Amino acid sequence: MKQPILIAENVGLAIDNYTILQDINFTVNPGEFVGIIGPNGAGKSTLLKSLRGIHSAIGTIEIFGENLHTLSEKQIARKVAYMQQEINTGFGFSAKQVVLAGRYPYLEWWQNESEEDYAIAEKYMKFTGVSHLADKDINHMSGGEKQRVLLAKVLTQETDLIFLDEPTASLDLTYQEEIFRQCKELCRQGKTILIVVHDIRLAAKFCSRLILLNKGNVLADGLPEEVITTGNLHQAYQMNAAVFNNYVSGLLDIYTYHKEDRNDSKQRIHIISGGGIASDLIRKLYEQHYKISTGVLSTGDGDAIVASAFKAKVIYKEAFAPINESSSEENRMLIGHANFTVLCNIAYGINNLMNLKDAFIAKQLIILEDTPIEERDYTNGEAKHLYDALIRQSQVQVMTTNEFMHLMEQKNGVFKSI
Ligand SMILES: Nc1ncnc2c1ncn2[C@@H]1O[C@H](COP(=O)(O)OP(=O)(O)OP(=O)(O)O)[C@@H](O)[C@H]1O
Repeated sequence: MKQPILIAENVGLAIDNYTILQDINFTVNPGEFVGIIGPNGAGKSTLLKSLRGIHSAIGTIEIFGENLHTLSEKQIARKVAYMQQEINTGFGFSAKQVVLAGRYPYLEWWQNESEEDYAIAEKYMKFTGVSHLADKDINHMSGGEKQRVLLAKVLTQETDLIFLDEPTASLDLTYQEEIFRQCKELCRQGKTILIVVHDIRLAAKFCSRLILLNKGNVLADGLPEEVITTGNLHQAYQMNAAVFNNYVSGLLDIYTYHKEDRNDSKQRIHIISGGGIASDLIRKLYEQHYKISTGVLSTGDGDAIVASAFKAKVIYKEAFAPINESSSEENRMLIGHANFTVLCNIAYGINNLMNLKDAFIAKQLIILEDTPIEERDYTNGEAKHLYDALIRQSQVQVMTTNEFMHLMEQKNGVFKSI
């Protein structure tokens, strides 16, 4: 079994009687790429500084099996490289000189850098894409260039444990990804990296593990999908967010929204749709906190993907197969429980005709009609026959999708108005 490279036990820190960190407990194993996330002021930078020995935290911190407090500054610098958030690089130093400073923990005061030190510095300048800036004054560089030079310096320290405090803060999109990709590669080679990061998607995409800090405590610690949850995001960031697997990228994604206080929220809405026609509608209803169910939808249908992303109940059928009796029964049960059912402007074939039959039992039915039924009927008139009968029911209100969306945007919503 791997020995932990870093252990934090009951770590806490107060400055001027103000508690910044408390009861922090975790261990990090070699090769882990740990993203430290959390809202502004959560204590992320202070935690890294404490783990690096810059702040004297209470509790126990062990690196490579040794108590941090027993190690000298130089001993720590040979074990941990640390890139802090705000760095004063001094005046008149070239990028190469700054990067070479990463070798100081290995040099005595009378020694100059060796050929090997230069080769190591050049290797990491190449790695972070700043070789061409070697002779340029660091203070004459852009924020992004400077950050990549400082990352090269940290890597030049050649430690197995690396702490990075927002190293991608002023980088453009390409370099943000590039730095994360390089870090992941370094971890694959055996290094261990703790990185403070604000971009949750980036962290979830690249980090093997996330630690979510909130008000100086660890709120969650685990795999990205265990840490990035609707509940955790709400607790830490007071953010309304749906967390889902992005269908296109296959990656964990977040959709944030503003919660409106509406007096018709919490009602049950059942949506009969298909072919991705109701994605916008499902998202808007979710934002307004309705309890949504959908059905009967083919597996892989765009509406089913959106509905499951927004935690709606979905009744499925096999793609290209008719709705079977058990799916239809479940559909009718949800329609029966719903305060309102919305029948979208879908086309009908023999595979989904049962949806139209099921709609008859709705207590309140809103039919969205953008195109005449004749143009959507692929059942030789059977769908039109049912649809015409349905429309005559007293519990039915017909409107276009646009009219419905417009009504929903109004303060009291459409569901009070019928
Ligand atoms: N030296 C200090 N003296 C007093 N308070 C401090 C000190 N350093 C940090 N703090 C306070 O501790 C809290 C946590 O700060 P920290 O910089 O660790 O947060 P953070 O999670 O890194 O925030 P951000 O995302 O904004 O960078 C903040 O309220 C900050 O004001």
